[in-house]
Amino acid sequence: MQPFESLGLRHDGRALWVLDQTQLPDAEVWLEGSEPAAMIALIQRLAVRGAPLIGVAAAASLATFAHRGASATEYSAACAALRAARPTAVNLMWAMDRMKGAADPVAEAEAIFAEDVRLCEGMAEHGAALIQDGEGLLTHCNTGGLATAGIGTALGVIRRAHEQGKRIHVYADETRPLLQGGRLTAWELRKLGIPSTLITDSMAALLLRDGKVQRVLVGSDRVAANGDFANKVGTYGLAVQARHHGVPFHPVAPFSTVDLACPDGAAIPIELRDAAEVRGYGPWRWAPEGMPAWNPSFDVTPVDLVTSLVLDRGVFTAAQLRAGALLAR
Ligand SMILES: CSC[C@H]1O[C@H](OP(=O)(O)O)[C@H](O)[C@@H]1O
Repeated sequence: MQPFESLGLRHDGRALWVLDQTQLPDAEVWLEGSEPAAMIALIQRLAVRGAPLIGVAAAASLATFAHRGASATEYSAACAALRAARPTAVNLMWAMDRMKGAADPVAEAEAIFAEDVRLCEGMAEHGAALIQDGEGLLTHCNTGGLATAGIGTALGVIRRAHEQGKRIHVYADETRPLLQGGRLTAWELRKLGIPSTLITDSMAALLLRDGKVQRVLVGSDRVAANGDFANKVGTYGLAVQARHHGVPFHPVAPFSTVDLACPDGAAIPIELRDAAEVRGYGPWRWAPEGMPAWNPSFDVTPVDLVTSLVLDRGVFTAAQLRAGALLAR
């Protein structure tokens, strides 16, 4: 395989490596994900995460497996197992369905990687045009280079606006329970030198009330045909708060996150994760041992709360989405 590299994924021509996102921001540890079974475990514990990246990483692992001589039966089984690693981000199924029928798995995985890089550029250009000089921006979870093969989705838009010289200030939700915002988005924003402030998820409404935020930009794990979308839990509440305060709200996604087989948000499967992730984090636990906890990893935001969806191929208003714009593309 030709070597390739993104912020959180790299192939040295022999083996596939992932930056273990559970150890950021304090340690940058690269783990091998060449074997599909290893990659599945890395995806399921969010060492590798982010809708676009898990599709790209799964494809690269499967291609490496094929390149190392896997039989057709082994390849097919690994493809199915990778496809089922997490249920919500449709990018994983999109990538595995492309790999399943690939005549040349290595070339297909390289094409999937290159396509994600290109789609990130498209989102960045279309989305940055929405951002005005001087705006306060609010984002949720992590949607940057760590979540894609390119510069990111929502955070890629923010990065491009910054690179264009727009004087923005970013407020990053820490994003309970796994703290992708506090750990990963904060790490990326500091590396990029973008003026930013970390907040707890519960503080977002105050910023919106006090006029500190002029625009909300979030990622997506699956966009239904009518424009409803799933994203990290807490997104729906943010959309309600933004609408209450009259603040524009934009999901940002590559078209590989659009699932036209999903008619609306009710059809999007939502991953339920271990209750222990709510009771504490890593070595710490603050809730009573065994305390029942509910841990949906995503929620669904209805298209009616969307100002416009930023795709790699353009910006679509809620009215356009409800009218079937995604189906026409
Ligand atoms: C580039 S959008 C990434 C999307 O995926 C995240 O979920 P997770 O951290 O569980 O993989 C979150 O929903 C982001 O918006």
